Formats: sequence, C-alpha cells, structure tokens
Amino acid sequence: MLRSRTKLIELGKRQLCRSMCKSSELTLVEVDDKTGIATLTMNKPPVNSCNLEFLRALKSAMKEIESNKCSGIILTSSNDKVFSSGLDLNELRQPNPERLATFWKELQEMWVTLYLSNVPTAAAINGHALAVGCVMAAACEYRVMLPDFTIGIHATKFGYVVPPFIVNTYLSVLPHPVVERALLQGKIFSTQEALQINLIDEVVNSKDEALCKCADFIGSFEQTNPVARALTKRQLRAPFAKQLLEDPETELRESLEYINTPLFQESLDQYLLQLKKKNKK
Ligand SMILES: CC/C=C\C/C=C\C/C=C\C/C=C/C(=O)SCCNC(=O)CCNC(=O)[C@H](O)C(C)(C)COP(=O)(O)OP(=O)(O)OC[C@H]1O[C@@H](n2cnc3c(N)ncnc32)[C@H](O)[C@@H]1OP(=O)(O)O
Repeated sequence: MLRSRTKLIELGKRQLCRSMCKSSELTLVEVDDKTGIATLTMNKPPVNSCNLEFLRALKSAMKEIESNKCSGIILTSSNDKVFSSGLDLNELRQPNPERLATFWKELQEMWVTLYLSNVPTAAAINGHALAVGCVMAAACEYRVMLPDFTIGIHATKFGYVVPPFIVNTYLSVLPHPVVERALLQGKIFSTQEALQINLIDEVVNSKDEALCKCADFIGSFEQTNPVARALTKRQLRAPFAKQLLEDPETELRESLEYINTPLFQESLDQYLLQLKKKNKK
C-alpha cells in the first residue's frame, strides 16, 4: 500500500516537472526537467500510420532529443488503442516513383536513428503495434505494454517479403528459431504471448505506469558513463545495422522493385479493401 502510494507521489512529481520541448503536429516531445528524459508521443491520427511526413517528423524529433543531451527517449502514442499501425499503406499503393524512393529512404533513416540512438530508448506500448509499429518498439532497448493489445510483423500474410533490417530488429530481441517461426507465420502476438516470448519486458495496467517503468529503465543507466554506454550499444547493434549503414542503396533498390511488382500491388489492393470493409460492416 505504502509502496504504491510512494509510486503515485513519484508519478505526480514526474508529471509536474515535465516541460514541453518541441512539438510538431505529428509528434509531441516533452522533457522532464529533473530527469532529462524525453517522452516522444506519436500523434498522427487516426492510427499513427507512417507516411513520409510522419517518418520525417519522428526522425527529426529523435535527432533533436539527442542533440539536446536528453538522458533518454520514451516512445509512446497519443491514441489510447493504437501505438502504431505501421507503414501508411497508401504510400506503397500505385506509388509515385520519386515519392516512394524518398519515403523508403526516410524509413531507413528513421530506423537507423532509433536503433542506434546514443541515448537509452524505451517503448511504452499503449496500443496495437503492428508491422513497422512493432519494429519501432523492438528497436528500443526496453518495452512495456498494456494488456489486450496486439504486436507483431504480419507482412508475409499479405504478400510482403520482410526486408533484412526488419528481420534484424526482431533478431536483436528474439532467438533465431522464434524469429523464423514468427515471421514465416506472420504471427501477431497478444500482450500475454509477447511477454512469454520476451518480445516485451513487462505488462502494466495503465499508460502512466508504462511511462513510469520506462523512466525507471532509463534511470537505471544513471551510474554509467553515457559515452561508454553509447559506444558499447553501437558495438553490439552495428552488426544488425551493417547492411543499411554500408549499402542502403541496395536495400532501397530491392524494396522499390518488389513494391512495384504486380504481385505486391494486387495483394496490397486486396488488403486495403479488407481494412476499409471492416469499417463499413
Ligand atoms: C526484399 C524485400 C523488399 C521489400 C518489401 C516491401 C515491403 C515490406 C516492408 C515492410 C513490411 C511492412 C511494413 C508495414 O508496416 S505495412 C503496414 C501494416 N499494417 C497493418 O496491416 C495495420 C492495419 N491496421 C489495422 O489492423 C487496424 O487499423 C488497427 C488494429 C491498427 C487499428 O484498428 P482500429 O479499428 O482502431 O482502426 P481502423 O478503423 O482499422 O483504422 C482507421 C483508419 O485508418 C486506416 N488504416 C489503418 N491502418 C493503416 C495503414 N497501415 N495504412 C493506411 N491506412 C491505415 C483504416 O483503413 C481506417 O481508414 P478509414 O476506413 O478510411 O477510416
């Protein structure tokens, strides 16, 4: 009882000393004056699907947080049912070649920025986290999730070949056989299942609790040297990012080629129809 009250007081304090840093329409950044932790809230209605502008806003917010010497990043959503629905599928459908290439480069850069961020990163997953939504959470160092939501990469279910950097994000969190089965089945996990396979670290009952846990995780590095921590993280993660760092053009070319195939475009059309139909029922 005493412990939970202390927690609540702590939570209150944290909320009081939170100050606005910089916001765009698509992202909201609040920095806690005391801890230096930045909460980056995704705010692209209705479901935080990642179009070009949103990917840009996310990357730029993360870079800004790093350059302001914040002590860590908590990634979360302003939608209380959806963390992120992944890529905006409209960017992939009958695409304008130039925009698609720019879009895909932004995806690569946003991923590298988050995955190799110098500061500790934590995801407060307060809703469904699908496909690239799951990838963003998995690219963080710590994940805490609310019950009764879903998380996973179901690309193969609707005709997507999973690109290597997405495979690698899973591989840095889960053992190879688990990744293989999950990606080949296009498996979407419930919160409880995600906990069982360690795709997430903890389950909590509210967004405030999720933010608190993430802040505690970031606080656990207080006694470490930030430069040594950042370089060690980079050393551990660089092998998974090697291909994108050294040869982003090949990944870009392969992805664009694939997205433009009739096979991909047809399955995308069907998938989008299903999504819309669901709402008309
Ligand atoms: C060598 C290999 C090379 C290349 C491979 C190429 C590509 C593969 C790359 C990467 C893998 C894939 C990455 C992705 O991220 S693809 C995105 C996949 N995401 C989804 O399938 C999520 C679909 N959405 C949902 O399941 C639900 O919307 C959700 C559970 C998130 C929320 O449900 P809710 O009931 O709350 O909302 P809805 O009414 O369903 O949605 C509101 C509104 O938004 C539209 N919507 C939803 N998601 C998307 C999306 N991802 N893109 C675009 N639009 C989306 C939905 O249709 C609704 O629209 P409307 O009916 O007009 O209101």
